[in-house]
Amino acid sequence: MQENYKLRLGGRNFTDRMRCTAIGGHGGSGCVSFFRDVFVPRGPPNGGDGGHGGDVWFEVDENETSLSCVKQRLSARPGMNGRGKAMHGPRGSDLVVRVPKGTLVREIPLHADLTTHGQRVLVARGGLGGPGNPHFSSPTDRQPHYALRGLAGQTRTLDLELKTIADVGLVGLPNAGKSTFLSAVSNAHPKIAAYPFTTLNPYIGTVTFRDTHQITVADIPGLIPGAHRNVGLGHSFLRHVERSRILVYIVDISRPDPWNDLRALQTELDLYKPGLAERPSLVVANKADAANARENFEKWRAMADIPMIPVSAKQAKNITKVTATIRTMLEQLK
Ligand SMILES: Nc1nc2c(ncn2[C@@H]2O[C@H](COP(=O)(O)OP(=O)(O)OP(=O)(O)O)[C@@H](O)[C@H]2O)c(=O)[nH]1
Ligand SMILES: [Mg+2]
Repeated sequence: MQENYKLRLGGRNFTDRMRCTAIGGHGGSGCVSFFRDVFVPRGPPNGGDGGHGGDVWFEVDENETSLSCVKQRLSARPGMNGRGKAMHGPRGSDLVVRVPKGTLVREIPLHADLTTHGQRVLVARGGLGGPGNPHFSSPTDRQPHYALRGLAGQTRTLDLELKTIADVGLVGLPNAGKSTFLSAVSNAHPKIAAYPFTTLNPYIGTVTFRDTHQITVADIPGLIPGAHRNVGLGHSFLRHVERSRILVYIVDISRPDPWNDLRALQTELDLYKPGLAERPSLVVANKADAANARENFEKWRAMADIPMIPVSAKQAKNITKVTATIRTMLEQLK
């Protein structure tokens, strides 16, 4: 029952794909005005220029994890009109939108991959401000009675997609203990429960080693056979482990024939993106504290061709062995 409810809710407060419109600020208009003083009835033109409209930027903020904070309409401020006495209109202020690391911004022909903290991309330029009438003064016309209007800013419709960037991606069947593992190794406190599809949104934890070295680990919803046909939560959330350098399969070793579970997971990964299952990987044989775990593990290890580590995530047993192995693997990849 609870499972159905959560499935229907579908992780509403988490957004990893969206479309938005970025609109640069309108440029301010140039001004027509003339210098006036006693005894100077026909002074030179002195209308100020309009200010340029503000630009719209995207900037990576590593503290953001979802696109839900991005508004659908993103408008920068307009530039002010020029005024008399050569007063130029101020430039409209820019709009800087903070987006999570791993955001892809697409619009033909724009394609930006925002992957590092502080990285910026200009998505909509503000309109130019109109020049004031002094620009049109010439020997034949010292009193131009015209100036130019400011131009409209750019408007662009953008497709945003978040593909989380973490060093390690956790992949497993529902209930295998992925979230329990993440909370045992990292600072994260994901929701853990004994029913499938507890995790609905990707979640990132940071593992801090004693020498302050850090690695990031992404926990995603459970994957089930047929996910590519949209069974369970589907497999679109695999985009959040697509960019991980290492895959860690969390397998419940107390289940009958756990090696079949691994094969099912690898099949789904390959159906999502061919070659994904060839990523450097490791099996965490979880629930090693359970009854028939030892027997299963020995049987599997005899035929396995992938590194395996028995672990009890719940009792935090053998956890440091896994984190140390992951760290060595990552260092070898560099
Ligand atoms: N006995 C035992 N139980 C465990 C262990 N690790 C996790 N569990 C239990 O397994 C259940 C599922 O754990 P979760 O961490 O929520 O599993 P998950 O893989 O994140 O599940 P989803 O988010 O639904 O895909 C919980 O009841 C945990 O207490 C373990 O090492 N030993
Ligand atoms: Mg979970």
